[in-house]
Amino acid sequence: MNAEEFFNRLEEHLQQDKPFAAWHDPGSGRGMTTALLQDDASENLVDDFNESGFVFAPFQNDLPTYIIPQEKAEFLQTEYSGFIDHEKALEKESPDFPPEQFIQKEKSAHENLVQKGIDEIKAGAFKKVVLSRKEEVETQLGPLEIFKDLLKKYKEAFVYIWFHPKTDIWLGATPETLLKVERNKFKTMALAGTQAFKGITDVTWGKKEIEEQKIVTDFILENVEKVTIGKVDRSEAYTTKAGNLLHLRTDIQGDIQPGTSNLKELIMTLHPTPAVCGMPRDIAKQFILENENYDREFYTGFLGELNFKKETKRSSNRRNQENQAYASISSSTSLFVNLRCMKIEDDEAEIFVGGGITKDSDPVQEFEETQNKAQTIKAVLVK
Ligand SMILES: C=C(O[C@@H]1C=C(C(=O)O)C=C[C@H]1O)C(=O)O
Repeated sequence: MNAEEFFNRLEEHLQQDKPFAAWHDPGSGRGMTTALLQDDASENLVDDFNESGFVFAPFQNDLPTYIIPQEKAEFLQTEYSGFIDHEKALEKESPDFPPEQFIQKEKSAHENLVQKGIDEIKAGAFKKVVLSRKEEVETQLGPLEIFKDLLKKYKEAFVYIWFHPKTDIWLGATPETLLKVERNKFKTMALAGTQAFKGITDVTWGKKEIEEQKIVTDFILENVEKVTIGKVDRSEAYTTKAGNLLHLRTDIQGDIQPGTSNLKELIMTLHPTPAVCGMPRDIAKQFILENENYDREFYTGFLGELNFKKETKRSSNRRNQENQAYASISSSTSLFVNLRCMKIEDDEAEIFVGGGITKDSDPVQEFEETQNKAQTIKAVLVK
């Protein structure tokens, strides 16, 4: 399908108030932008993670996870190739907002929150907590225009738009995989620690960032054991680029025990990781819910393809079946953490940003980190 037709179909669906998701996964190797357009406006929720479709889960895993079921939706794909050079795009459009007095208010509120987190860590309540805030930005752009811009600018990220009448419109460009499962192989990553990208990726990391990322790696390694078989492999921690930022990342992979109930267990084991919540998980989560002073909703939740069925066609090279094509159906799961994201209501975008706090955090630097993260998203909101 050509790109114009594809985006027109999404626009039409949005006008009709019907749920849809569209996404581009750079790791899929398909180079395509995919969409699922639900046939009606019904609400479908995930029950046992046996379902197939595109899921959208909140930060709090006791709240409902939405799904656009594959069997109730139309599947569209386009080869959208409007990619342009990322750095140039960011240079060209560096919007200077919001106004100074707004920043001051946000700044002191966030710094106070971070200081409270540090005090609790020093008092021994927990080791790490991820604290976040929400910023409101006006935009004249339509959601699909924003989606196209995200696709152009963030070719290394999982870029998506999600709409459901119950959740409103969400968009994002996330660098973080929660979980990929194909047959009995799983892959995940520990992503944490942030610094601004200044032209080179060969950078050094401070003690605070090394420690905060190691907390995530250790948590994943200790907990996935319950649902995996054999040895779990891990890479060394390395620097990875995400838009105008650099992060520390460790890749983790292994084999999952056969049986679908293990998929649910693995997802629930991982979500939320200390990359977006904290360590120990429950105490950190409680602190977040009591102190952040706003509702994260789907920010730091997860989203993506669940048991997604794909048809792969292969030509047979057997002589007697020369002109036949074999079609086989495979199913895989590819979930991402909902970061660098926004929620759109009319002409207002709410941007969600946070960072990991440890005993060595500095509130002023932590606020700057959230500003840098917000910039990734703001860059597409104004023309
Ligand atoms: C919480 C966010 O990002 C997470 C926190 C990071 C950090 O604290 O350095 C880095 C990557 C993500 O795991 C966010 O982008 O809002």
